[in-house]
Amino acid sequence: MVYSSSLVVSAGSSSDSEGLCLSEEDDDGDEHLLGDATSPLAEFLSFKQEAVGGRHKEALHGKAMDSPLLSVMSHLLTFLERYSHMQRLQQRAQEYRSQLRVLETQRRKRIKELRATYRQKLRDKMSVIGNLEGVISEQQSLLEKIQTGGGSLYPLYPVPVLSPLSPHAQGGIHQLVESISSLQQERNTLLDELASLRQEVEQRGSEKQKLASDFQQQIQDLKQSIEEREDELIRLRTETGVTDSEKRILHLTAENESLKQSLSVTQRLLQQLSSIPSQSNTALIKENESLRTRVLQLETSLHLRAEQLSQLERENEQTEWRKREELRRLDDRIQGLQLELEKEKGKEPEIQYISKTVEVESPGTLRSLVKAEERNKQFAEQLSDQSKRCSHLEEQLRGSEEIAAGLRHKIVEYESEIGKLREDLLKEITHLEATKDEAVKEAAECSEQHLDQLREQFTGNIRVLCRVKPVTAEDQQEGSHATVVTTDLDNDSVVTMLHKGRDRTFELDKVFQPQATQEEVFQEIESLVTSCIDGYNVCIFAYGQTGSGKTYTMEGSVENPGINQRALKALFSEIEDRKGIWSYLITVSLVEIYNEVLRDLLSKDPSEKLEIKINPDGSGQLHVPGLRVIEVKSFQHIKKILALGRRNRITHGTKMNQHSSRSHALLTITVTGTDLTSEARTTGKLNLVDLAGSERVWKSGAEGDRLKEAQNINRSLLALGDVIQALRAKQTHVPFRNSRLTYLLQDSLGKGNKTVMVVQISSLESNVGETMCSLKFAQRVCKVELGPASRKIESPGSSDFFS
Ligand SMILES: Nc1ncnc2c1ncn2[C@@H]1O[C@H](COP(=O)(O)OP(=O)(O)OP(=O)(O)O)[C@@H](O)[C@H]1O
Repeated sequence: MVYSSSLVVSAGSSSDSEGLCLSEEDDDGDEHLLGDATSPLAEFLSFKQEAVGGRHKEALHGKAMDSPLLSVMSHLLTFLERYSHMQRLQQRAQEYRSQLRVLETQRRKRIKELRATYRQKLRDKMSVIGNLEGVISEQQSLLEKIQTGGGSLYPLYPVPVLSPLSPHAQGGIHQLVESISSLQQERNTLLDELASLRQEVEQRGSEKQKLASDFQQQIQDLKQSIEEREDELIRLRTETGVTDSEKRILHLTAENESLKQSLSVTQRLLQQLSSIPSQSNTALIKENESLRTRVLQLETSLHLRAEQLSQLERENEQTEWRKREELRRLDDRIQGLQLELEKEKGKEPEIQYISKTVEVESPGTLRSLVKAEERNKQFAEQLSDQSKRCSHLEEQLRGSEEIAAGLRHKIVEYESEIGKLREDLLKEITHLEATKDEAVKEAAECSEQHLDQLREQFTGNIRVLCRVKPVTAEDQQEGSHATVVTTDLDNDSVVTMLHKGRDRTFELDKVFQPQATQEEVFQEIESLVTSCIDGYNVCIFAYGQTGSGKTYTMEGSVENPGINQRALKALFSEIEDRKGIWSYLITVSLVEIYNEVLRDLLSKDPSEKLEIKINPDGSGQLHVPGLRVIEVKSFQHIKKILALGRRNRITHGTKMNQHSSRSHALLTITVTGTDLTSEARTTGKLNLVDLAGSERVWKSGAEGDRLKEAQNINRSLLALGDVIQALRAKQTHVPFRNSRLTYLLQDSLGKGNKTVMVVQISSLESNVGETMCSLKFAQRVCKVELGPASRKIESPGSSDFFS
């Protein structure tokens, strides 16, 4: 018993101790405090109280104070503080880990989305490639056919043929091949990117594993550190060997053990977390919560222990002070006794008797002196022991501090590593996102480009050309000839008109200058016209107000013929080129629609009304019973036929145009080709339509029959507009039957046909309203898509012959 008797605890300090919590579970239970006899701390405190009662008695025995306990306590306090700090750091690490997990989840989600987008893009591209490959294989089979000499489409060319396909078709195939190879390259690039993404994901996984093993290592270190502390405590316990101190140390050891267990629980949880990456976020969050709660509990417990220890420290300080006081008193007493002894020694014996008395008294004093010296020696030894212990504990403390510093350093390193990893991860994610966005954008742009090209190559949009009528001598005679329409020499697809004080610009497929010749206009549509030889249906119609030049463009004059004559001339020229390989039959019919009545302009009796019916052959094609279809033998022949038609066409004078044609004129040229080798047949139809004037009724100043004419014209043009509108909206029902005109044009305006509309406009200011209407109509038509042009070709023996 070294120091128990020296514990002096005041009533106040004792009651202060009552506020201490004894275990983790006693956070709120005040009633469990001092009264809980089973608690080690309660035992300790009750021991102290007992010690208060017997302190004087103990003091008399002169028991030495025990400063090592103080050091142990202080040492423990420091350790617990550090441990608590370490716990906080661990908590922060846990938070970082959860943040990392969230980021990782987000990144995975993002990668998943990107993959899905890529897969969709790839699927789209694959389907485009599939389409293209189909077209190529079709082209290639045709090419092979031509090269092997069997089933040539162009039998008029001598064999061997160096370039059996037209340059346009070859260019198309070349473009297609290039498109496919670029698409395939793109697909490969995307696949590479996907592979690299997978690699990155794997790399992230291994990094995460590494991080987890680092955490494990950290925990292992902490565990080791705790074990060291434990050993230290055992050693201290052995050194002190005091019963109450032992109790206290045992208690602290038990606490330490519980902390250790908590740590191992945390460690196990961390292991679980790292070994089950696919665990749901909710479970992880729950576990995080429970861990956080556990850490909080441990923190509270540690805080209480710290308070308890500080209380003990205070008590120890008091005890130490009292011991010092006692020691000082003993020293004073020894000194007093020594002085007294010296004084006695210094006295001369006055008489023999007195000397004897001194001799009698001297042994007692000497004994006292010896006793005092012995005690003094004991105290000195005890002091030297204490100093040794102190220095030993100081060394231990230094060692602990070093370990703690090492741990702190490790934690800092670990935190910075986490921060760095997080930054790297964020950078990586940003970089990946940027790369993916760029790739997706590029892919989208590329797809758009290809789609545009394909659309251009394979769809039969209605092409809209605009021809501006020059100001003629007639116009100048009529008065004001101010113009409001301007064209752009550098951009042949825009036309601008001044309307109500502001410029309105329209973008069409082609705008002809007023001075454009008939030849220039025809060149623009020549390839389309001749494509009907290969089995395509083509429709060219002129639209515009009265006097804007529709008839001029379609028919022209004898000296300067228009599209009709030039088209037939071009057809005959092309047929001539294919002579000997293909044989062709060209037939024409010419009708007019006047007041919704269909008449045959080539008939001997043009007043006879004709009806439009479905062909009884079951082909579903339209059929006009009684219509005269003339086989054209030569170009000269067609000239005569057209002249007959022109004569029969009803013309009436109006305010707007002295020789206005008030009807729609439809010239239909049917070209049937037969391959002389394979006997395959193609049928193409070329419809050339000169529409009646589109001016508004009020402006034409029409009355009576003229008013009825104008109304019918407007009605049929309105029906044409409705048909175009329906085609544009891709409606399943297109109202072709709403007028004779649209009904007749059904097989030329519908899906799979090639259509050109020449919008005729006047540049005169006086016609500004009509010009505006015509251009608006043209702009609407421009957006109509008829789908890929289809060709009418039949193998020999097929009964589905296009008539
Ligand atoms: N590009 C042009 N160059 C020279 N003269 C032209 C041109 N376009 C039209 N004209 C002349 O303008 C006049 C009216 O032209 P045209 O008869 O072709 O008009 P239109 O639109 O067919 O009229 P309508 O609807 O009444 O039949 C004619 O005398 C024609 O020669």
